[in-house]
Amino acid sequence: MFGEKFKRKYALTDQGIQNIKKGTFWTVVVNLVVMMGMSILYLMMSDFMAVLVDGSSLSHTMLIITLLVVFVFLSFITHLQQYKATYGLVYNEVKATRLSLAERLRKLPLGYFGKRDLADLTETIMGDVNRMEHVWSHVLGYLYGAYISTAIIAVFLFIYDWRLAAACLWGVPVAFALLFGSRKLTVQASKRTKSYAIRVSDGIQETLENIREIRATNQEERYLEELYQKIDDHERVMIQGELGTGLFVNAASVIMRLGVATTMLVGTHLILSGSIDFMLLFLFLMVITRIYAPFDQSLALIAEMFVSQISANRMNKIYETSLAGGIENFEPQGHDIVFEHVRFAYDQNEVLHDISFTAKEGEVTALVGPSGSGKSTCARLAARLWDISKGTIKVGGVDISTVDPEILLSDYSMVFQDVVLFDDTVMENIRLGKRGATDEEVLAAAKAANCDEFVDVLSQGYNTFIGENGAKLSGGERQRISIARALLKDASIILLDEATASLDVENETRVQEALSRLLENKTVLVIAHRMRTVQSADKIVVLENGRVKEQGTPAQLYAEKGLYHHMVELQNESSHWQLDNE
Ligand SMILES: Nc1ncnc2c1ncn2[C@@H]1O[C@H](COP(=O)(O)OP(=O)(O)OP(=O)(O)O)[C@@H](O)[C@H]1O
Repeated sequence: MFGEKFKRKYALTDQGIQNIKKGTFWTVVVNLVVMMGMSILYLMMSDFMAVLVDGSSLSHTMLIITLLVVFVFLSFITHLQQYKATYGLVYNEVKATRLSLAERLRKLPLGYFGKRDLADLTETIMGDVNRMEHVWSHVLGYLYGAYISTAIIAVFLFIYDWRLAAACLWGVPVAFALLFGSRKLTVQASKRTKSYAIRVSDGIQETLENIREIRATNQEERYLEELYQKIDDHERVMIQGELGTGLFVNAASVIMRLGVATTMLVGTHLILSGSIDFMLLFLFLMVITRIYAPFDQSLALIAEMFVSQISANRMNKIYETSLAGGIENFEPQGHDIVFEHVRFAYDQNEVLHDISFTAKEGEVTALVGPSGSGKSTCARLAARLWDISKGTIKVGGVDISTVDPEILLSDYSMVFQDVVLFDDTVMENIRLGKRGATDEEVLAAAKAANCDEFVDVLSQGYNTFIGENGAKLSGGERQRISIARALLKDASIILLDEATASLDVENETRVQEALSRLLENKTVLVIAHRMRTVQSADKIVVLENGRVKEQGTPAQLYAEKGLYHHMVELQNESSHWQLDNE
């Protein structure tokens, strides 16, 4: 019952399965103990009836009192155990699941994040796990426990009197048949609600992310209108879905309770025909008041169990996406980066075709080419941020697709256009470059990257919080923090993507000095749009439409009068034009 299929179906961990088993066990025990209470009541009633009918004295007083004490004790213990096994343990399961999802996401290749939007992933870690938590704690143990205890009680009832047992229990399978029959509709309604909920989260996220542009272009009203429309749509489909589900759940509950009426009818008939005595009907009526109770709680949430399938599938998708794994003992011979016939596609769209070049250790290799030619993609592939479709990329003779990405990245420093900063102090943002770096090391790197100048005027210097993604800093300041990080890390391979784009001329010169110290004896792959930045490179690889068009030293390429020459000339012209207009 609780095998691999069950585990996958409800996205449980191994520990989670054990918890559900425990919850089911204690639910069965609780339900049987409740039935024990019914039996004591029956015994008491039999005694009273004997007194009333025969005038005899109470014969089981001591036994009843003893049983009542045992019942109260057992009831307390078993309910406590049931609570611990269903609610208590599940909170640990929620924590373990969120952590394992987050850990899995951490190890997934970056390409995965390009395919799924962030609101959707957040919804899985928060919303889907929440929904599963309800199912794990409120439904599974209770429902499976109710199935088993009802089956056990049913056997006894059928042994006592099969006619009354059938009259009492027929509603249970019919109610469940109705619910399971409506499963498809419930799941469809929930899928619809979920997709509308994600549209709302997307809308909110997009509005918040683009608030500056929205205000600058006076589009607030239009954006808000669209957002309100999405919220209204979500509310509408949610109400429709809940109405439909509620209808089936209530109908099932009513059908189950019709068992009380049929038991009375059949029981009265049997008493009148002399087949049974009143006390047997009384026993069945007492049992019936309790037999539906275990289903009640799970029935209200059974729709949630059906739709939990969607959440479980979304969680399983994350678990089942293959990781970018690899060996952990990365021991390259030097740090030459060699691209051999590399092909790469984002989804199905191939953007790099048969790329081959070498970026030598101790040299600066510049990737140049028109916008969209594939420079950034090449740099990212060199660090295995994505896996390539064909060919090989080697670092020091080792195929990087065989190396664990985390281990590989410890040999890289990256300064990309899109600097990622955290809502922490300047000091801690730089320290990210090297775990455990001392304050002195951080300050030295910061100084070399020209951070001192702007940090000195911040209210708390290096201990100033810089806001979400460095919102309180200018583009140039953000880049200098990123350069300081790279300086601190001092890795063997440096990837620079327009590293100095947002710096003013004076700053740029000083950062270039710092960079040239950093770049000494390293393998450097630099992407720069400005020809001036790359003219001092040792080697230039010119890309066009995802292919290598030319490669060689700046002087060689300039002399060849090809694309590189053309780009240098174009930039010279535009800078003359700028100077003329100043
Ligand atoms: N995450 C992505 N998903 C899909 N396509 C992408 C993605 N990133 C880039 N591309 C596409 O891949 C091609 C190469 O892009 P890339 O960013 O590598 O070019 P680039 O030469 O660095 O451009 P630029 O100089 O404008 O930054 C382009 O056609 C671009 O549209």
